[in-house]
Amino acid sequence: MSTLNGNENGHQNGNGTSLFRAGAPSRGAMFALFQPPPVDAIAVEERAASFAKRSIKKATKVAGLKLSIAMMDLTTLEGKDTPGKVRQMCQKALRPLESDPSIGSCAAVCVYPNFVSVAKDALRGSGVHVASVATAFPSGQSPLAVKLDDTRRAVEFGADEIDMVIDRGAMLAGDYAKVFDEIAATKEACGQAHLKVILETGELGSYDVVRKASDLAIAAGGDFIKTSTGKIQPAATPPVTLVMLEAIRDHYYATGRRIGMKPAGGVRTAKQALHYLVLLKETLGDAWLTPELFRFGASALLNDVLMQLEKERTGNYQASEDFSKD
Ligand SMILES: O=C[C@H](O)COP(=O)(O)O
Repeated sequence: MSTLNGNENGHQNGNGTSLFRAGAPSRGAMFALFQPPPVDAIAVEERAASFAKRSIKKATKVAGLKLSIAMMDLTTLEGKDTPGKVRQMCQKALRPLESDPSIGSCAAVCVYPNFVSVAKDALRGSGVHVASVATAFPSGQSPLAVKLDDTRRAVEFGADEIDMVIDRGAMLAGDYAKVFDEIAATKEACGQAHLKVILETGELGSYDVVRKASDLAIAAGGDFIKTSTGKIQPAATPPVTLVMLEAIRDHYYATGRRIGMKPAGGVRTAKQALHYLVLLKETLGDAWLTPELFRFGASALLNDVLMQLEKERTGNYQASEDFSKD
């Protein structure tokens, strides 16, 4: 259990100074004492599965598919990424289907910090945001000063949104104050950029820890909570997303503040995307059915959504080669 004194915990910001007044309990240390409600795993899994069984009318399906494009953070996070690949992806995010201008842009592209300025140039004036992973993504296993520097640089390069990773080792060891204080420091380093906090739920081991990490990320200042990096399996799943949405709902009831949600990793089909939208609507209501509050983090979802939209329009499936690469 962490001490109530933040300075005794030794949690510091990137400048090496304590984040908190001497002698004052850190918010992170106080948060460590808070116990979220236990999660009933069977009930969560049954409820999440029940949303997949809903039948959706054609008009609603088409609207849902277009909304999922508008909510998409089109992502490339590979060691082999190049400026050319990022520019191509930006064109795809701007105009997903050349032949159909009625299909609007994605919400954002998500890239490594090295490609933020390339993406910013390609998207200038479009309203499509540039999100960048930072904080030593995907492991987060670097000193806090390095992670904060990573964040500040991505913002300087032009990132509108920062996707940070939490310290899963600290989370699992019960050092909640450390996790909290790192998120709070990263939020400060973001300045005007929005902060998405990646929990990497596939490493957290139980829904109870996912719930605790969700509450912690929200309390520490995250604008969004995000399931996964896409580098660890399992990544986003409907039950994990439901647990996180319930944390967002409870926070909204308690404070009136709306936090966003981003399932990411392994969301590849239009059917999955619609399932997530039903889960979202049923848990948080229509107010969250907006890119301001919900995103899909996905590298390969867009073409399947476009294929389904073409099928709804023409009655026929197009070959996947008919669509440019995501
Ligand atoms: O943040 C987004 C994820 O990295 C994308 O994962 P994915 O390649 O499984 O779609």
